[in-house]
Formats: sequence, C-alpha cells, structure tokens
Amino acid sequence: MTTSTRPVVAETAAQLREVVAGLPGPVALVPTMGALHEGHRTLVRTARERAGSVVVSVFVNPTQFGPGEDLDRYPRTWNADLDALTEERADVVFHPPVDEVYPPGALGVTVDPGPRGAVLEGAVRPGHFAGVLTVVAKLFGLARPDLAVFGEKDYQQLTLVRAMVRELALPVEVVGVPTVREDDGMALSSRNRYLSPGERARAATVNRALRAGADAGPRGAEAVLAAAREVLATAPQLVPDYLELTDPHLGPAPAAGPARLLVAVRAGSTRLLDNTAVLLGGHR
Ligand SMILES: Nc1ncnc2c1ncn2[C@@H]1O[C@H](COP(=O)(O)OP(=O)(O)OP(=O)(O)O)[C@@H](O)[C@H]1O
Ligand SMILES: CC(C)(CO)[C@@H](O)C(=O)[O-]
Ligand code: BAL
Repeated sequence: MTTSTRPVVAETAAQLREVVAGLPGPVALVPTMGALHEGHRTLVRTARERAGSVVVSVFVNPTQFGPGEDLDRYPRTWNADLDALTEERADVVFHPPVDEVYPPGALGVTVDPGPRGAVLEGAVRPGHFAGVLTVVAKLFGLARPDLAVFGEKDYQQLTLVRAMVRELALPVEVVGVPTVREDDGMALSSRNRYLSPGERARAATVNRALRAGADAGPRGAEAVLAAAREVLATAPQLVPDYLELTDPHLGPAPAAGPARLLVAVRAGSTRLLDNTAVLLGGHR
C-alpha cells in the first residue's frame, strides 16, 4: 500500500504566496467551491498531467450567489475534500475564510463580465459572473498560476474566464476539461446531492435532450431546438430556465458550423446545467 502525502493547506493569502513561491513550475490552479466529485478530480488529474505543481482552491464564493440562492446550504465537505485531494496528489489547497478574499475596508473593485455575462446564466442569476470573474481574478493574483483548469460543464463560465484572460491580458493559460458524467449521461455536479430519488431519475432527461438536439445538427438550428424541446417535454417536472443555441463565443449561433446548445432546468429547488457541442448545417 502506498501512503499519500497530504497537500499543504494555506488559509491566508500570505501563506499561499509563501508556499507557491517554493513550488516547482509550471503551477496549475484548479478553482473549486469544494464538495468535490469525480468531475473535480478529473480537473486535478488534468492539472497534474500538465504542470509541475497543482494548487486547488476550495472556497464558496459569496459574491456569485444572489439573494435567496443556496449560499448557506451549499454543501461543505472539507474533510472528504482533503482526502480526495490527497489521493489526487494536489500539492497545495487554498482554503481561505471569506475575510481573507474580501478584506473588510476594501474599495470593492470588481471585474465586469460585459454583455455576455448578462445572458443565459447571467440573465437568471444577475451579478453571478461579476462575482465569478472577480474571485477568479483574485485567485489568479494570489496563486500566480501558469495555467488554470475549468470544466466545460459550466460552459458560459469557461467562455467568460477565457475572455477575461484574453481581454485583460492575464498571463494564464486556460485549460477546459470535458464534462464528466454518470452512466445515464447526467453531468456530475455538487448540487446533484440535493436531488430526491425521483428528481435524480428524471435528471437524465436533460442530457438526453441535448443529445437529441446534437443529433439533429445537420438539419439546422430550428431542428436542434425542436428535437431537444421534445425530449425535455417528456419530463414536465423539469422546468426549463433556458434552452438556447449559441456561439462563437456565446453570441448567436452561426447558420452552419460549430455551435453550442446550453440548457438549465429546475428540478424542484435544484438547478441543473448542461451543454453540448453541435455541428450545424451540412457539415457531416
Ligand atoms: N461534471 C463535471 N465535469 C467536469 N468539470 C466539472 C464538472 N462539475 C464541475 N466541474 C468544474 O469544476 C469546477 C468547480 O466547480 P464547482 O465547485 O462549482 O462544482 P460543481 O459541481 O459545478 O458545483 P455546482 O453544483 O455549484 O455547479 C468548475 O470549473 C466546474 O466547471
Ligand atoms: C470558478 C469558481 C470556483 C469560482 O468561484 C466557481 O464558479 C465554480 O466552482 O465553478
Ligand atoms: N459551478 C458554478 C458555480 C455556481 O453555480 O455558483
């Protein structure tokens, strides 16, 4: 049996800076909100493959939650998270208290995600992407990574982080990782643990709808949306927040070529997100 070394846990910005300064490069950062599952582990493994050192942040960022959202009940599973990160051979875990990331007396400078932060998730959760980009920019400043790894499951988030890095000329390579799924296609997500058994069974319909949409790609955008809507309608308990075809990158879908189909539904009080690549028009 091999024994794994626990990662160094940094709780303050000063501790993080000190430990990162001594790490062999390149340094990869994997930002998370904890409640780690196989999706997160895949991000850490990707980071491990590409970098000399891996820093994982575990921080439930209050500024990306709106009033009435699940900030207080968001799952916090610190001990299990640390075990998982030990198994995945993370070098450092940054686990700060809120005051360390948002010090009292700060002037409140934030990152504006621009108009594409106000559509899709941003329309349902106003201010969400300002909160996400602000904390990601802070994490980049604190950990100074050479690369940072994000999941495609949060496709709009990944797109906006890429845009921030490009448009603010941040010296970080952004790596996207395909969505890790259950056997029935459901995207893994920390919030899946909120689902009742009935909701869990129905949740697979979300990915089935996306696959039906993607299969209709050669017949064009209207056919994609109609096919996806038809499958979603078989589970009327799933209430769609949106089902939209977009890109490049997160604008209107092109008439033909690569596009992205994004969906968010509510299953009771739980929101489920998913997306898929779609090739539109006579491209195959
Ligand atoms: N199934 C997955 N496959 C790949 N990456 C994922 C998956 N789920 C989450 N991630 C990625 O992990 C990172 C941290 O996400 P987060 O901690 O919010 O987990 P989550 O499962 O997305 O939780 P939530 O329920 O809040 O959406 C993000 O880059 C996210 O895209
Ligand atoms: C990127 C992130 C860790 C920022 O809080 C969060 O939005 C998430 O977990 O996807
Ligand atoms: N994975 C996205 C984080 C959030 O829903 O706030």
